[in-house]
Amino acid sequence: MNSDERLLDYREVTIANRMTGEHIVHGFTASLRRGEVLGIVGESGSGKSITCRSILGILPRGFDITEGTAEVLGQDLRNLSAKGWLSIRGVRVGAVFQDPGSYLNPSIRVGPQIAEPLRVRRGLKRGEAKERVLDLFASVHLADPADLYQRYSYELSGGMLQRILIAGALALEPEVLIADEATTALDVTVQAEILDLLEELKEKTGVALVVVSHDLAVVGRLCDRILVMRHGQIIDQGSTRQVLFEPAHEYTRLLVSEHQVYGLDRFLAAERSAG
Ligand SMILES: Nc1ncnc2c1ncn2[C@@H]1O[C@H](COP(=O)(O)OP(=O)(O)OP(=O)(O)O)[C@@H](O)[C@H]1O
Repeated sequence: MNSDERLLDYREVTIANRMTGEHIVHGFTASLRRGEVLGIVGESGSGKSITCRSILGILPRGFDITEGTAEVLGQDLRNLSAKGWLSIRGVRVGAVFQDPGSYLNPSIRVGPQIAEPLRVRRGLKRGEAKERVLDLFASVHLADPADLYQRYSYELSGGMLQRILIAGALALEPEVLIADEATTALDVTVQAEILDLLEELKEKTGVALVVVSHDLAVVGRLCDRILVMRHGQIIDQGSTRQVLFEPAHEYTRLLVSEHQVYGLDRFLAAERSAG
């Protein structure tokens, strides 16, 4: 694959609730190239998560892409078979969400849960999968991977759980990682650590990121480009610098000024002094 190739390519996409006829997302045009970090920001209900869910083929019941073209890794999502989705979701496109604890089964130790896809999808033997998980835990800077492997999710902090889920999302070496409000439930220090981790993993593995947040400071910290969504549409977009420091749209200016009240600068000191 060449570096110019679009990993995601959405053109004029409408996502509708077929039961009500409501257009949840409309006219959505965006792409993601190898190594890129794309931010999607907007208030609650603006359509960020539904857009991400369409990329993963996990739209709510009755929701569908009804207009436009939507391609992921060269595959047309509107005509993708169940088998096609199995080769993309969780394999070539990974994801982490808010509330990491809810994605792990509390009655099974965390290590084997992360090892399972390596056994099922990659055919690794139990011992090999465990070794790989211990390496993955180390790569997301979890101390004492062997001890952690045996723990249950309820014994661990939110930050540790999110590191574990990031390790799990990267286990099959996806080309794209979607982080949908992945730091929202964490306190600000842990948020910053997870953002640093995502940046480091991007540099190390080359994974392209889609970072979704209602928080401009989070997307500003990580992203090359930002899309601003409102009422299901992209209303503003540009480089991170443009969107944060020279916002074109009145609504973006409002978002920036609101965020300044509670600390747009908290992850951005370096960015601003560099400018
Ligand atoms: N499971 C669902 N069933 C019905 N409607 C839904 C469902 N999920 C989302 N919606 C609708 O889609 C719209 C967009 O929701 P979406 O979750 O994409 O917003 P968002 O920008 O990610 O906001 P938030 O940050 O609150 O998740 C919502 O206003 C809601 O009306």
